[in-house]
Amino acid sequence: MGMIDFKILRFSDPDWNQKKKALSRTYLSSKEIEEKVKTVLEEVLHRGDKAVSQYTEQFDKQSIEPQSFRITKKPSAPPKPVIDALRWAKKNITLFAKASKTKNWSIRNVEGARVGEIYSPFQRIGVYVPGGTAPLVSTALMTVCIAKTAGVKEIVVVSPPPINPILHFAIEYSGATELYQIGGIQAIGALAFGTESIRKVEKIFGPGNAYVVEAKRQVVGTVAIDLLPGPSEIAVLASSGSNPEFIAADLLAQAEHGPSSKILFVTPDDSLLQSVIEAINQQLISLQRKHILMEVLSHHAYFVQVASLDEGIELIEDFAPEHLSLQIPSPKKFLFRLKNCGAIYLGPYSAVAAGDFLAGPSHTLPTGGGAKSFSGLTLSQFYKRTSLIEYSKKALLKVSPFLESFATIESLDAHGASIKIRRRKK
Ligand SMILES: NC(=O)c1ccc[n+]([C@@H]2O[C@H](COP(=O)([O-])OP(=O)(O)OC[C@H]3O[C@@H](n4cnc5c(N)ncnc54)[C@H](O)[C@@H]3O)[C@@H](O)[C@H]2O)c1
Ligand SMILES: [Zn+2]
Repeated sequence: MGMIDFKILRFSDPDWNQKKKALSRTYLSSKEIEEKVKTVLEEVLHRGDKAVSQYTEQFDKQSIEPQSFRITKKPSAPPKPVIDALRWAKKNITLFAKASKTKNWSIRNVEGARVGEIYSPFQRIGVYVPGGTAPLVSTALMTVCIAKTAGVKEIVVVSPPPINPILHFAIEYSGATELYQIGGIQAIGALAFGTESIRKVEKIFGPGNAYVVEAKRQVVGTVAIDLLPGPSEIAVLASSGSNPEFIAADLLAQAEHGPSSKILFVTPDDSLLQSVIEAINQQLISLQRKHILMEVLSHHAYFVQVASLDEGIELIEDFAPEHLSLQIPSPKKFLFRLKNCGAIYLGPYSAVAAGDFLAGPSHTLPTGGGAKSFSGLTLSQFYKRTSLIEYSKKALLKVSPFLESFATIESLDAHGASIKIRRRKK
C-alpha cells in the first residue's frame, strides 16, 4: 500500500515540545455543528413530531410518519451463534454492573444524628444507539443491560432508521421497553423535550457522532446526560519486545469505527515503531473498511518515539485517550500514574475488541480528551442519590448553639427560631 504519509513524531525533532503540545487535547465543539444543532433542537422543541419527521427525511433520507416512529413489531430471532454471543456479553455486562452497585448507607455524625444516602433508579431514561455506519449491537448491550440491572422501569431506545434486524433484536434482548427509529440531533431533541408521540425522559445516555454528542451537550439542564462519548480512539504505549502485529491490529481495530477516530502509538523503541507501521501496511490490505482506515491513518494517526517510558506516560496523560493499551513489562506498576484514560487494557492478550464487545465494563467511554474530566458509563449513573438526615432531640440540643450562631451570621432569624422552638419544648 505504501501511499499513506504516516505522521511520525520523535523526541529528537527540533520542534518536539511544540509537537508534543499538539497532542494535548481539550474538548471543544465546532461552531458550525453547534449552530446546526441549535437550530434543529429549537425546531423539535417548537414543532415536535413534524420537525423530527422533516429532519429524518433530510439527514437520514427516510420518509417516516410520526405514527411509525415507534417500532412495536417483535424482532425475529437471529441465528444461534449470534444469540450465543449476545448472551455471553449480557452475562459479563450484568455481572460487572451488579458488582459495582453502590449500597444505601448511613452513619452517625459527630452529635449522633443519623445521616446517609439512598439511591433510586431513574424512572424513564433515553438511550441513543448509533446506527450511522454500522449496527452497534454491543452499544445496545453496554447501555441498556446496565439500565435494566439498575432497575430503570422505562428504557427508551432511539436509533437511526432503518434499524438493522439484529440490532433490533439486541435492543429488545438487552431490556429496552420502547424503541423509536429516529436518530441524530432530532432524536436527542425528542428525548429531551418530548413530542406528541414520544414522552420526554429524565436522562439521556449513549454515544454518537459529532452531531449527537453536541446535541446532548446542548440539552443539559433540560435533562441530565451521562457523558460525551464521541468517535472512538485508542492509544498504545509499548516498549521493546512487544508484538508489533498485535499492536497494529488493535490500532486498526479502533480506527475502523469511523473517519473521525483517532489513534496514537507511543514507544521509546524506534525499531518497534517501524515494525508497527509495516504491520499496519500489511494488515490493511485484507481489511474491508479501507476508506475509513486510510482517512484515519492519513489524518488522525500519530506514531511517536519518546525518549523514555516516563515521557510516554506524560504524553498519554495529556492526550487522555478513550482506550489505552499498555504493552510494557509489569504494566500494573504504572497504573497509579494513569488517571486520564477511559479504560486501560493490560498486556498483549487484552485485545481492545474484547472490551468493545463483551468483557464487562461499558464501552461507552469519554473521547476527544474528555477523559480528563469524565469517566466511562457505570451503573451508578442510572441512579439518583438522595441524602437523609435524622435528628433526635438530644442530638439537636447538642449543636443548637452552633445552629443559632450560623443563623445570626447569615441574618436568617427564622432559621434560628426553628431551632429555639425545639430547644424550649419540654
Ligand atoms: N465513545 C464510545 O463509547 C463509543 C461507543 C460506540 C460508538 N461510538 C462512536 O459513535 C459514532 C457513531 O456514529 P455514526 O455516524 O455511525 O452514527 P450516529 O447514529 O451517531 O449518527 C448518524 C446520525 O447522524 C445524523 N447526521 C449525519 N450527518 C448529519 C449532518 N450532516 N447534519 C446533521 N445530522 C447528521 C443523522 O441523523 C444520522 O441518523 C462513531 O463515531 C463511533 O466511534 C463511540
Ligand atoms: Zn472499538
